[in-house]
Amino acid sequence: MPDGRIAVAGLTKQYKTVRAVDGLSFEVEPGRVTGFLGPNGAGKTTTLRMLLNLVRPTAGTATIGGLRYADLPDPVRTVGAVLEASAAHKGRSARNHLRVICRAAGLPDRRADEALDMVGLSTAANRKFKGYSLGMKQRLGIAAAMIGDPRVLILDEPANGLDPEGIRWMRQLLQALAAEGRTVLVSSHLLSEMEILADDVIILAAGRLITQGPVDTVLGSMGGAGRTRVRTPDPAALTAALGEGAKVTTDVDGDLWVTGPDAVAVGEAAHRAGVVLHQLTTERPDLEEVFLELTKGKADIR
Ligand SMILES: Nc1ncnc2c1ncn2[C@@H]1O[C@H](COP(=O)(O)OP(=O)(O)OP(=O)(O)O)[C@@H](O)[C@H]1O
Repeated sequence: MPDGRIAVAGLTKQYKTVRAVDGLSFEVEPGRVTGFLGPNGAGKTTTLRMLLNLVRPTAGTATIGGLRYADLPDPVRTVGAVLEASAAHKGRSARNHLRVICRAAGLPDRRADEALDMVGLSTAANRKFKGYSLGMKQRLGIAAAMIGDPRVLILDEPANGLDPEGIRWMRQLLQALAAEGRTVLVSSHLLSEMEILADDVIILAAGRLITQGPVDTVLGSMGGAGRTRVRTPDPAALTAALGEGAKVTTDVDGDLWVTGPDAVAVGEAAHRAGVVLHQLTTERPDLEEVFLELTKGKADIR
């Protein structure tokens, strides 16, 4: 049984006039949720489709546990994927839809009920698909992907159509699946969602890798954008204590925003100068800012 590591190396897809994916290389580790991020047209879907053998690469390789999808001995038990909100026969119930998939994959019927239970659709199991909301279709898509209990899960924009409660549910499910040791690769343009969902991020633009790594490291690499918010009854003394290396601005509430020294350095400088602090908080740059900064100007290369 191959392990769940995804490896993409030199992956390229040239359509007639568009180079959708351009020499892309990255790895995705088991036991973590990895966010696959990029602006519209960055090449996310094309990359996922190449991983799943739905699009033939022009060059390079995409493997799961060291094997191309086409060479996996038991793909249904290795990889589950949701590429778009699930399509099913309109008049068929969710349970029957999943049973058809079970039979085609040589799995016992009970897997259909287990998968429905996992995505919270048990009570709707006998309802016809045509009455399903988009959120229910997303859940059914995940149930179908999980039917073979795969160690790798690949989802293209799974939060589409989900309400806030559905998004929270999705986050908890994906994090729990990763905690079981599975590989979870999720594409999204919902950057704020990725910041709380993902352990690692892979950011691409115009078919090329921009950066990859743990969310915290990617954010840390943009550390210059981080700021410290300080509330003090003596702003002038604190500003003087921070010296020339710090850039200090004051907002309408009278709070100081410090860039340059981090919160530890600000606190120590205040202590040395005998300045009282009422509040000291680090404001991390959010992924949205990092993402815009990193992909700026690259989205329209093609
Ligand atoms: N079958 C195709 N034929 C020609 N061009 C294509 C084809 N599929 C995708 N493209 C082009 O390749 C580029 C990458 O598209 P892709 O759908 O992979 O991006 P994406 O990052 O998933 O974007 P989105 O967030 O909008 O879904 C786009 O310019 C798209 O128009």
